[in-house]
Amino acid sequence: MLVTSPVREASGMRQLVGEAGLLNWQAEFRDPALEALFKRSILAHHACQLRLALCLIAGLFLAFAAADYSVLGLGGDFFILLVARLATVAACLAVALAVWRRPGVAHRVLPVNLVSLLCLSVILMTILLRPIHTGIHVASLVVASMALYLFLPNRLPWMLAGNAYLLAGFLTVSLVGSSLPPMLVMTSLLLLLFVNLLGWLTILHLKRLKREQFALLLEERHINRRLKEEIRERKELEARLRYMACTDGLTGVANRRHVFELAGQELRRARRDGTPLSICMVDVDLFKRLNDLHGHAVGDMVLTSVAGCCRSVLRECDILGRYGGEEFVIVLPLADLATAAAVGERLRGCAAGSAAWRCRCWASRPS
Ligand SMILES: Nc1nc2c(ncn2[C@@H]2O[C@H](COP(=O)(O)OP(=O)(O)OP(=O)(O)O)[C@@H](O)[C@H]2O)c(=O)[nH]1
Repeated sequence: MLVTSPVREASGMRQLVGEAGLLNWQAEFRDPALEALFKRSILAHHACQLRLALCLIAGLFLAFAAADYSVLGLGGDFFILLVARLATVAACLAVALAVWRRPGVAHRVLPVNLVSLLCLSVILMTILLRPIHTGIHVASLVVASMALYLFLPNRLPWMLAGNAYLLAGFLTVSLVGSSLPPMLVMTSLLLLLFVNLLGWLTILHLKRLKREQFALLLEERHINRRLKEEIRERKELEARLRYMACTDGLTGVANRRHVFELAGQELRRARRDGTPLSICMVDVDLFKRLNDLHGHAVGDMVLTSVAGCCRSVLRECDILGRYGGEEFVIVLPLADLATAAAVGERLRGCAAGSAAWRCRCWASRPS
């Protein structure tokens, strides 16, 4: 039998994940069923995280309306931006509410992507309408980029698409809509590319760690289940062995060794308590002839039947065992000689009745 230690198996799993054998380029499990299981296991946490993020983003978008006002005053551009901001806030809160009611929405592609697209578009719109605050715009793009990586960790292709949209939008808005110096645009783009690289690597690392942990957890659960199964099987085997070691295979009563053990205990108890104890020997007469005449199979049947008779006339606390061959021993705690004689008589009657019944069955058999 091959014995593997749980620790070795767990470290084997860790190694497997470490070699990226289980993970694809998105640091997700190659096995779709395993990936789906992992996503189900983190759904509640992910939904909570997304809800918080959406509320935070809604608050930030609303707060930055004050900055719009301070730069643009109460002009047309301000109102255009305000409407865009309010629409974004409403979308964020609507999706947060939907996620709160049904956490499964957090893993749906459309709602979260639509909100992301709206947020990114409003940021780009702000750059277009307030072109003078380049530093703030670049900072807000960096924050938006990181937010995409952090809050949408399980949709890497969409995250990349969102960031590509942000970079392309920034480039277009900077070159077409505003008069930013090309050097500044280039530097900002480089910065954003670096932020993307950083975000990408960080998220890959995080995803990998989480899945590694999950794989180990699964492996540990599997090993625990197997250990429990093994313990149960061993206990069953032990019980079977104990039964076999104490029981006579033919009649099911205690075997000679076990009946001596039990009788010894009862004898000591009777001596200690000063109570009577009787021991009866049961011997089937002419058993050898019965065997010779009818065969051992019939002899076995008779022995089983005698054991059944003994059981039927004894109390729960009495001890019955097979002494050997066609001899049985009965230990009767708290029984004096008269009681033992009565039990013996009952047993003889039962055995005679049973034998007569069997003979009748035998005689009425079709030949
Ligand atoms: N069928 C069967 N026979 C057994 C078993 N164990 C022992 N025997 C047989 O039981 C017989 C016992 O013979 P004896 O000790 O002479 O017993 P008996 O023929 O009843 O003689 P008495 O006790 O003097 O009347 C032997 O023939 C054994 O082979 C068993 O498990 N099954």
